Parts: sequence; structure tokens; C-alpha cells
Amino acid sequence: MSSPATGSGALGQPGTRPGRSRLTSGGLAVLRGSVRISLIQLAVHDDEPLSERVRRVGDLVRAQRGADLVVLPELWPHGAFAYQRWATEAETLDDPTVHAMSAAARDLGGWLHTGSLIERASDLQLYNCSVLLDPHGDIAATYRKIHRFGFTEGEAKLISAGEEPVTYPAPFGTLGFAICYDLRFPELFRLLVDRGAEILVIPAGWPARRVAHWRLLLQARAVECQAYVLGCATAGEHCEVRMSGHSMVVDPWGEIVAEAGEDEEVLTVEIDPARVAEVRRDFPVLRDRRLGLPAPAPRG
Ligand SMILES: O=C(O)CCC(=O)C(=O)O
Repeated sequence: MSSPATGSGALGQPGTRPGRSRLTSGGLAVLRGSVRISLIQLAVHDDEPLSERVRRVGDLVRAQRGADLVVLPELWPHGAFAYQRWATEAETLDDPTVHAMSAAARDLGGWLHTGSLIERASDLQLYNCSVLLDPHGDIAATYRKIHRFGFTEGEAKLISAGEEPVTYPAPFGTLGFAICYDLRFPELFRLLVDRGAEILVIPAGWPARRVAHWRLLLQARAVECQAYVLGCATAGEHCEVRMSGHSMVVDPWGEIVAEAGEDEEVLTVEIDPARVAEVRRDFPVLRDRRLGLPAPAPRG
């Protein structure tokens, strides 16, 4: 499912489209104008081994040649609910999954947001970690999920929480990072906006039974932040949990630019990051924030 303003699977060289200029800064292109983004809504099933899925995803990334930015979903290597696989499959950022994605980013010649994987950090703690790769395949930024899902189970029990909100000034706009359950915490997104975020990238492994929340919250974050929102979810079923699908690109006015269905699908859209400044200028609600209000009295 995609709006008439979008194309799907189109090929082409970055910088060759009308209405887009290309400058150079530190060896990397600075893009202005229309930016092509592909969200790969992967189906994650129990019967696909990690190494096969990594190979398959590398090929899917390469097939998006012409995209400036490709985005993958949360925990696609292991499964967002495959808790029993996490400790054995956890990797450092110098292990095969990130290496394979670096090679794919180089072949793509574009930016790759790897969704997330279970990272084994140097202190042996596990994190749900996103990695942004530049078109040379080098790590440009990482983000460790701050809000762990599961209350007393799952992530809350098995992994450590990230502590640092992350933004990254990509050539086509400043990216703000979040992962899945983070979407429910608007205060994180305010921090990202205050740090310059214009395009919020939110990989997810969201259960189908709460798909209404996913769709609503993606639009809410876009409206309140006056930013593009790229929500890239998984499809399929693993560990008896049906995944939501419905990856979405929402513009800074809150309109859905494109939305995937329930199955594996690549959603390709052209966005214009200059829209963020336009919306913020023409309807300047962010300026009316009241940051100095007194803290509420303690309850009780
Ligand atoms: O918040 C939700 O409903 C889903 C969150 C989730 O599945 C996750 O963060 O992995």
C-alpha cells in the first residue's frame, strides 16, 4: 500500500534525480531536495537460521540501490520475542552481522540503518542496539534502546537499558533514534527534537494485537515533533507472536506518506526534508512550549 506520491523499488544513482543537489563534506555527499528512503519490512519466522537471514537481508539491502537511506526493523536477526536465542546469538559490533551489513551498505552506496540486534558489549552486558552505517560501510552512530519492553519479563529481565538519546546529522537531515517500545515515551522524542532531530527512525518488532497503537503513536510523534517519522516493523510470526507489519512513513504534518500491509514488503518513498523547517516555521507550536513550569508536588 503506498500513496501516489511514492514509488516502490525504483532504481537509479543517488544525486541524479531532478530537484536534488549534491555537495561534498568530509568525503560524504550532502544531499538537498528529494531523498529516497526504503523501509524493508522483513518477515521473521522461527525456522530461518541467523546466518541465512543475514545473507537474505544483505541481498535485499543491495537490491535497493538508488536509495539514500535503507531502514531495517528491530531485532530482525534473532526475533523480537525469541528471548531464548538472545544470549547465544548476541554479537559485538565487530562480528558477522554488522560486517555483513557494512558490506551491503558499501554495495548499496547509501546509508543503512540496521534496525537493531542484540549487542554483547565489552562489559558483557546485552543491549538492544541500532547501528547506522554510512555509504562506505563505516559505523556512523549507535543507539541502545532506552525503554526496555516486558515489565518484569523479556527485555526488562534479559538486557540492559541504554542511557543516551542519540541524534546524527546525516547529509539529508538530522536523524533521531528510537526503538519500538520507546515510541510510547514522548519525553524521549522531545529530547531528540531539542538535539536537532528532523527525521525520527523507529525500527520495531511490534505485536499485531496492538497495531492500532503503533499507527496512532507514529502519527502522534510526527505531529508533536513536526518531524518525519520512519517506522519500520517486522512481519510474519515467531515464538507464536504475530507481528504487526504496517511500516509507515509519516510527514511532519502527520500525514501518512506510505504504509505497508501485513506481509514482507519494501516501502520506498521520496521525502523532502526541507518540509520540516517549513512546517515548523508556518505552524510554530514548538516555540510555545512552557519549559519552566513548576514540578508537581509529590503525591501522597
Ligand atoms: O509497546 C508495545 O506495544 C510493543 C513494544 C515491543 O514489542 C518492543 O519494544 O519490543
